[in-house]
Amino acid sequence: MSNRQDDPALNDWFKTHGITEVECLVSDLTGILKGKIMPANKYLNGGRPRLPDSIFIQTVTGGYPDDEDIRFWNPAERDMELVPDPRAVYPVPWAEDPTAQIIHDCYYLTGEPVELSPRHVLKRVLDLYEARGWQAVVAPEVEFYLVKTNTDSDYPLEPPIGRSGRQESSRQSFSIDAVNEFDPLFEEMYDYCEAMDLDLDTLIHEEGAGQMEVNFQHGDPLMLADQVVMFKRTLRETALRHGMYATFMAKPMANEPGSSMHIHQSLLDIESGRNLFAGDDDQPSRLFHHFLGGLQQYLPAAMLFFAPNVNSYRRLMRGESSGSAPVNVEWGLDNRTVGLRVPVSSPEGTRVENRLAGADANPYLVMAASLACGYLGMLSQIEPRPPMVGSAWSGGDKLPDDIGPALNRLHDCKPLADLLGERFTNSYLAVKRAEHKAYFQVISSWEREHLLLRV
Ligand SMILES: NC(=O)CC[C@H](N)C(=O)O
Repeated sequence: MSNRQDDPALNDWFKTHGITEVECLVSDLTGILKGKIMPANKYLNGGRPRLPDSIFIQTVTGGYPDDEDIRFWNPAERDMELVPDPRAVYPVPWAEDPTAQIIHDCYYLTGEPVELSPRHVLKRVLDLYEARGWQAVVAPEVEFYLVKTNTDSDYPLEPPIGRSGRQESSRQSFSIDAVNEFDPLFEEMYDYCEAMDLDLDTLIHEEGAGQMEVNFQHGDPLMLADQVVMFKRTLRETALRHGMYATFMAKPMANEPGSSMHIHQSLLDIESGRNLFAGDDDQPSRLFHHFLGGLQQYLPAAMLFFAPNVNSYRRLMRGESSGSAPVNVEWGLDNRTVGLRVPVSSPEGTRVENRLAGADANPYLVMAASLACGYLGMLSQIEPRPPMVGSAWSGGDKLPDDIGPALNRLHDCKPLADLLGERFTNSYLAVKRAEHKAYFQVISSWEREHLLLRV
């Protein structure tokens, strides 16, 4: 465990930025940031923030799973200590008092890491790569919607009003002027991201009304998962300051496409820095094919990490408003109708884009699960099916199309549970089962409309 008092760099950074307060952050299983605020001087003088480990098994509704196993192993909450990662220290650019936001790892007071922490799960997978001399590289792309503020959950969301005073009424795919409608918001977003050193690459208007996408520069998965959670927080805050909501729901509006979190993945040899997915003769390597084979075999079982909410599966339904959301795990060269797109690139740029995840997913778990599936493929030398040419919408190996089947698939996949951690996987399943149950207990207006007086 690192000792903050021995970290002169952190002390210096606090001094340079005149930090007076610290937000100590941890992502829970659902991707929600939990944490504590502390005075900076107390933090630097050995004040070690603590939280109970039960924060990890909270559902998005704030409740806990009614699950015997979880009650059994967690009869009382265990305290854990939050240890900062010096690579995940950011200023809070919108705070009035100079404030730091720091992502932490969690350790029990006895010293062992808390295996329920999604950041720990990703580190666990990355360690397996490192042990083989491999460094995984990722580049996330995150879509989101700007919408009018809305405090009535029974009322559908509406596209936002831009600088011109007009509401985005139809899809403005790729229109620069439509992005400019929100210039003041995006300028502030870029300023904040720059202050935080978030490596944003491009911003583009996506297919939906008020839907945008940002791309991140490629790099280390742990750092990029940190950046995605920080970005989501930053954008939500920026939008609020401009009188709008930014939402990362997978399918916020029935008649508009959903929002994804695509992850480009490649593999470096740690020693030489060479891309191991590039083979001889300008062809992708055997290892690349085995990585693809692993994704094809295991992604359906890992779907609960890519589509973690009931709402996530609405994004993946075929139809008018589905945009280019994938419905299978076929692969193809520059083919956007498959779950696994291999972009056209130079040999050094050989990579696969996993297009399954929604923007609502937890980036630590998306990266951990995707890399775990590829790892299993490389270990067992799994051959992928032949690539798809042309539209794959109606064919291919189907993915779970609802949260119930996704829960069952993960529950039945021992190799993934072994890789990600058994206690973690069981807790994740329990949390997601509890959310599914809570959702199922709500009687919707659709049911009242169509069933009340008819059946
Ligand atoms: N840029 C795209 O390919 C669109 C992706 C689509 N919005 C999805 O949800 O998957």
